[in-house]
Amino acid sequence: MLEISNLVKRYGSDEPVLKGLDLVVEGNTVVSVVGASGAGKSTMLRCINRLVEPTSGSIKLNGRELVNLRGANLRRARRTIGMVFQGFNLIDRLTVMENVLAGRLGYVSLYQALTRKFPQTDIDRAFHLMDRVGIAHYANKRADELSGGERQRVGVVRALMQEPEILLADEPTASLDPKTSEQIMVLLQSLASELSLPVLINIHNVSQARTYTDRIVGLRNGQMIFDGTPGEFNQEALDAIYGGIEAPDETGGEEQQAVETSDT
Ligand SMILES: Nc1ncnc2c1ncn2[C@@H]1O[C@H](COP(=O)(O)OP(=O)(O)OP(=O)(O)O)[C@@H](O)[C@H]1O
Repeated sequence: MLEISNLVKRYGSDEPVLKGLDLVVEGNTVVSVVGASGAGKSTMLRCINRLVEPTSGSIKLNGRELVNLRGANLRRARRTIGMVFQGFNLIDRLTVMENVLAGRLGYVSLYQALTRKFPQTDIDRAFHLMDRVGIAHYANKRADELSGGERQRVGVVRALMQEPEILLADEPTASLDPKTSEQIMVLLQSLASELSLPVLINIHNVSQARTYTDRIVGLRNGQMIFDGTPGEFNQEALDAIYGGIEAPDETGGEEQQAVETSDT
């Protein structure tokens, strides 16, 4: 279970970007986080895995406080948090298998990592997961020979190799075509349920959030102004989250479509 309470993030002396967020995510729920550009979605996700240092507040994962962890304790905590990125963050010149095994770097010794002597159990797990997401036959291909959707599957498997207690995805479908995006959303949804994993997804595509996630959290100016099911995510919620804000070009159409269909 993820428990965020009164999370505040201020960059320098600017106005806080997150203004006292509270959020609890339990079990295998898939939660989407929506909001206009600059609302604080990435900052929230990055506070959870401590890529961004929270200014104050508490973030607990399965009862363990993540804020203020340092050194080895922080590294141990980080490996329980899987992260999937918009740009995949793969190492292009390495094979799919090598990229996937990078998910085990927090668990093996430096010697094992440098000599690429991963335990057989890691390799078995890698094949099992690659098979599950349909990329096992690409194990020895270079990462840069794959399509965007295949690359994102590698990113998902790498995150799962960590045996995470939660999966965070920052715009995981924003670089993909609509059909591939939907396949990745379906994949995240089914993995959450198969692995009993809570998944938190930052997403601009409101219609995908409504279709593929169990719960939608809406941020505006660093405050949570909506928290409900896709069925509850109506015109009023959309107006509250996006009203008076120009939608980004690449998603405006989708958001408009969601506005138009929200009451149907
Ligand atoms: N490292 C940083 N230093 C200073 N300000 C930052 C930094 N990172 C983000 N911000 C500011 O924090 C605010 C929230 O940014 P954030 O990236 O969290 O929003 P977002 O909702 O994820 O936006 P987007 O959908 O465009 O990714 C923005 O005003 C941004 O300029």
